[in-house]
Amino acid sequence: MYEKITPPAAGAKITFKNGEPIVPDNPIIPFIRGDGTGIDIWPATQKVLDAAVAKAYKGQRQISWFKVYAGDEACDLYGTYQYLPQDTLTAIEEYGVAIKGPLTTPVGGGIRSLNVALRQIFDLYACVRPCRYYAGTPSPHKNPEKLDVIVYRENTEDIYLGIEWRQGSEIGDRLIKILNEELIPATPEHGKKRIPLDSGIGIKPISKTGSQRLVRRAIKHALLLPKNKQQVTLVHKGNIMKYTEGAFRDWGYEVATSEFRQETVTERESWILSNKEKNPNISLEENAREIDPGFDNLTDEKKAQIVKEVETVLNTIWATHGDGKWKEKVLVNDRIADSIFQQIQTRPDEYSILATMNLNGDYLSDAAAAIVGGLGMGPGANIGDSSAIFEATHGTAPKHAGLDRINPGSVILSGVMMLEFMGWQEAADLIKKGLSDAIASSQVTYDLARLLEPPVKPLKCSEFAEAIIQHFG
Ligand SMILES: NC(=O)C1=CN([C@@H]2O[C@H](COP(=O)(O)OP(=O)(O)OC[C@H]3O[C@@H](n4cnc5c(N)ncnc54)[C@H](OP(=O)(O)O)[C@@H]3O)[C@@H](O)[C@H]2O)C=CC1
Ligand SMILES: O=C(O)CCC(=O)C(=O)O
Ligand SMILES: [Mg+2]
Repeated sequence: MYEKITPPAAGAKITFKNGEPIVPDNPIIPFIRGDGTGIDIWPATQKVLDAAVAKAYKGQRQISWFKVYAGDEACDLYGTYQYLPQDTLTAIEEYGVAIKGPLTTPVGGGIRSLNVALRQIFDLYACVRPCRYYAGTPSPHKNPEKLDVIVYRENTEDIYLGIEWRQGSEIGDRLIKILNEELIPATPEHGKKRIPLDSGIGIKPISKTGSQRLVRRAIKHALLLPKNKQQVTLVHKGNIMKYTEGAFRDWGYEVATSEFRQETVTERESWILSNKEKNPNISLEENAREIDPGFDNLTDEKKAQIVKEVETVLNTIWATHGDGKWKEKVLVNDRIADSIFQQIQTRPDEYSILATMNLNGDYLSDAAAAIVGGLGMGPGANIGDSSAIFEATHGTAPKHAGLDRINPGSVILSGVMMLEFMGWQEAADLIKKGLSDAIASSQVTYDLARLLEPPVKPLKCSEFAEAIIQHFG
């Protein structure tokens, strides 16, 4: 079955039923060490995860690690350009849950991202990246503790599908010609627009299926959060990209108001309902004016549309959501992408789950991680219906590779997410406690040490892992 690797002799498979993992006490878990700083981070992570499981379950439970290869390490073992060997894919498919360090992707040319390939091959459609603050972590922000968000990033499509043509390539030029001479002129709304002839061309597909399964998962997650965090914000640039990002927003609302009608309220619905609660005799038109400040300047047709919207909301959900009942539901709202980057800084405590497409989610998860202490504190999970791969938000940070200095916190916290996904909460809690207490006592790696006032001597990557274990208690 495998060409160059052998699964551990002891251990059993994690299987999936209805999207949920069924976990034996001795699961075999494939891991990819990763390129660059993976060489430092992975051993630190494995040590912490093993120590937590041993302490929490006293030998009743244990992970059987299965080393699999990707990136530079894979080329060393399997040969030139063997960046993602079949052995690795077979192992992840077989064992269902895996964890990985970062893998290098060259800019401009060369191989396409192995990280993205893994997400697409296993249809890991939800990239879940929580950004929360651990007390004592230095941050460039005054109140980093106010940010507690989970970026829910669609993980398989958008421009990450990687369908693009280089400037000057034969097919790229043909495509531009067809677009300029046939398809754009056949679309009146595009008027006289033309694509510059010396363009590279990339395709941005955003599907209804892909958008809705992501939002569905985000809403289900929101339902498990404490009441004050039960909110999903659809993040999009739908004012500009109307039929991709704008459609994502509309499809998201459609999932909320059809599949989760009893559990959700949209922001506009909440305004309509609360206007009526404040003034039970408010007319439909007055209610419409309140929810749309520019109402009086709209065309009659637009005004009629908004009045109709108010009427429909009151007719369909007043009984189930009115009289304040909507306050108990998951609030679904939307924000334009550029605005959310300032909102998480200026109004961090107003947000919870940020559901968005691939590129926005990539940018947003680095930005949110920076607020709570940087990329050393940004964990993540790529989740599908029949497998999951856990990995940090950051990349290979090559200038720090092999120096035993990088912060392993984000891969360790990705391991915590993996333990929680497996239902091994006791081990996950031990690590969160150990990490919190280590940071609170200023035992931190260089990235956090440099921001602390007064400065402290940084721990090495391996020493930070030891400090976490010491603080298990
Ligand atoms: N999922 C994956 O495997 C990903 C892979 N990549 C790939 O990684 C490579 C390098 O990308 P690059 O743009 O440099 O981004 P990186 O995220 O690798 O690093 C950028 C900077 O972020 C900080 N940083 C990153 N990781 C940590 C950490 N664990 N602890 C503390 N600080 C950290 C460092 O800042 P400072 O030096 O200021 O301390 C580092 O120089 C590229 O090939 C890219 O494609 C990128 C993202 C995700
Ligand atoms: O795959 C890569 O090299 C980069 C991916 C990335 O930045 C991410 O997933 O956050
Ligand atoms: Mg990224």
